[in-house]
Amino acid sequence: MNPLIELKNITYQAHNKNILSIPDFQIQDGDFLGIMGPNGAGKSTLLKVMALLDSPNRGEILYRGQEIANGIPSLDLRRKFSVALQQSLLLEGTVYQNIAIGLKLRKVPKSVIKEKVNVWMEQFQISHLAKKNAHFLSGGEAQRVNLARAMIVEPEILFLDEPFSALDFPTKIKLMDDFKAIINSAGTTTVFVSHDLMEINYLTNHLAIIVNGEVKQYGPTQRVLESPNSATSPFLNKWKKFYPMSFKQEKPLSLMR
Ligand SMILES: Nc1ncnc2c1ncn2[C@@H]1O[C@H](COP(=O)(O)OP(=O)(O)OP(=O)(O)O)[C@@H](O)[C@H]1O
Repeated sequence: MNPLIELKNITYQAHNKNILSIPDFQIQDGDFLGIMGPNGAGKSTLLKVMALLDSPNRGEILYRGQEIANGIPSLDLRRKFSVALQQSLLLEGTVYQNIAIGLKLRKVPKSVIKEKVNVWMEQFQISHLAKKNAHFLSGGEAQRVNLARAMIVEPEILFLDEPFSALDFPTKIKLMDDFKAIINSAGTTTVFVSHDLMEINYLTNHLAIIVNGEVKQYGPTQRVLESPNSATSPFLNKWKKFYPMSFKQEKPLSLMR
C-alpha cells in the first residue's frame, strides 16, 4: 500500500543555507508521528513542507503515490489537510463561528454545520463556551477550539506544531488525555512537532528525530527512545535525565500522581 505522504530528495534552503535535506521519508496512513529535535533543527520547516504550506527548493512530494504537480496542491487536496499551531489564531467572533468556519467555506448546509459543531464542541468539552467571544478564552479553552476547528472538517491528515507547549501543566495533561481519546476514535493520521518528550512519549506511535535538517533516526517511538543512535543520543540523553520514568506509559496522564 502507498504511504499517505512521501517526500523524495527534498532540499529546502533559505539564504543559501541548507535547512532541510530529506532523501526519503514517509507518513503511513493512520499513524501518529512525532517529530522532535534540538532548537532550529528544522522541525517546523519539515512540518510546513509536509503540510504543503511551503515548497522545497528541490524534490518531490507524493500523496497516496501521486506526485503533487509543481508542489502546488489542488483545493480538493488542500482540504484533506488540517493544521493547528501553538498559537490558536482564532478569528473575531464566537467559539461556535470559529469551529464552523471550515464547513462554511465548504458550503456545507447550515443544519449540517450546526449538528457537526455541536458534536465537536461536545467532544472537546467546550459546548458551554459556544456563544463566548473567542478572543476572551483561556489558553486551554482556545486550544480546544483550535483543535475542534481542525478536526470538524474530518481531515485525512492533521498537522500539529507545539499545540500544548504554551499551556500550564494541569491544563496540558487534561487536554492531551482528551485529545488522545478523540484521535484514537477518529483514526486521523497525525503529525506532531513537539519539544517535549513527555508529550511525544504519551501520544505518538512513530518518532522522527531531526538534527541539522536531517532525519537522523526514525522508528516506533519506544524503540527510538530506548535505543538512540550516535546521532540522536546527545539530544535524547539530555531529555532522559529530566524524564527518567519508564518510557512505556499508557495510563491517562491526569490519573498519574
Ligand atoms: N524563511 C527562512 N529564512 C531564513 N531562515 C529560516 C527560514 N525558515 C527557517 N529558517 C531557519 O531554519 C532553521 C530551522 O528552523 P525551524 O523553525 O524549522 O526549526 P525548529 O526545529 O522548528 O526550531 P525550534 O525548535 O526553535 O522551533 C533555523 O535555523 C531557522 O532560523
